[in-house]
Amino acid sequence: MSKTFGEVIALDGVDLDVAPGHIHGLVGPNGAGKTTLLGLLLGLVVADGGTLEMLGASVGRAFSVPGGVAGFVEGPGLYPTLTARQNLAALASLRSEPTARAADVDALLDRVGLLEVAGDAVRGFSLGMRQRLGLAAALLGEPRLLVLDEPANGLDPAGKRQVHEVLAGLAEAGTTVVLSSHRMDDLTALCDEVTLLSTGRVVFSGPVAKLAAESGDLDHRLVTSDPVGARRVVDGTPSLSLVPGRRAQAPRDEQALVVRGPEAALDDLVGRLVGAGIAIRELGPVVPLLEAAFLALTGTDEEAAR
Ligand SMILES: Nc1ncnc2c1ncn2[C@@H]1O[C@H](COP(=O)(O)OP(=O)(O)OP(=O)(O)O)[C@@H](O)[C@H]1O
Repeated sequence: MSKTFGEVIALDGVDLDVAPGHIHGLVGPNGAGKTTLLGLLLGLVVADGGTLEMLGASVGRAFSVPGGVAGFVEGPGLYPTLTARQNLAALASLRSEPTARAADVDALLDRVGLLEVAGDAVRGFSLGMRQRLGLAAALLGEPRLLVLDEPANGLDPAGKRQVHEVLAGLAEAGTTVVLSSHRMDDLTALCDEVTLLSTGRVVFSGPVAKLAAESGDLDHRLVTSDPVGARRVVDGTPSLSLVPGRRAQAPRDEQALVVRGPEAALDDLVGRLVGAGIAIRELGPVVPLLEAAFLALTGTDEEAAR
């Protein structure tokens, strides 16, 4: 699918294939096209080119989607002066949803952890509470495809776990979920597959584990009892190099070296350091594996290194 806004190519021949009952994550730098793609799935954006099939139905060039699709982009649309409970009841009746009964509304609020504040006006809600209410609103019609833009945005760890549980439960029951996130750890915890977008193009699509395997040689932070000696040992280890000028993760840590090379060379290095009587205090990736893959594939690696 393709979509341009004037001169800006938001989506450039993007191919997205999501299996029923799967949780699929969209990830990419700011402006990569994630929201535009989610907007297409929700019928808020119309593609310029390509074809879109959802829940077995073909979607034409119109602001519409098949029944059974729900979600939100750029934060849920809520009525600030109404309570959480009134918001869900109002949305249910507007959409003529079958689950408009008060008991169903309260069950949904309970599911997303908002039952205690069901009688409070949404105007006083935090970002995380709004996100959770948005999720509850999307679940009113028991969707078969749920489309969520940054659903974990603004959530505290407990709220995040709750949302993760709700989404995992939905997927287990057969609902397909497509969501965007900037957080690789969230995607790892939640998604079966991810699509990595960069300036409107797919640079990776597949299981999260496969993404990690694409990261190639990783920069590792090395802290030892003898930085000068360790530097010599690194220089003498085949396939390994010191990364000059690259800052290690912890600031003010002058003793840390950053080394780059394949896993086998790092294993070799450990043996050599021990053989030279140098104690290894720390050896680990400068950035987590998935984040490194993200940075490498989206071309933001050098930027992150500065
Ligand atoms: N309605 C619009 N009018 C003009 N340009 C737009 C519009 N919507 C999106 N764009 C442009 O399309 C590109 C993709 O934007 P999009 O919001 O889809 O990215 P994103 O990956 O969701 O970014 P973010 O992570 O910042 O939310 C950007 O260059 C953006 O400026």
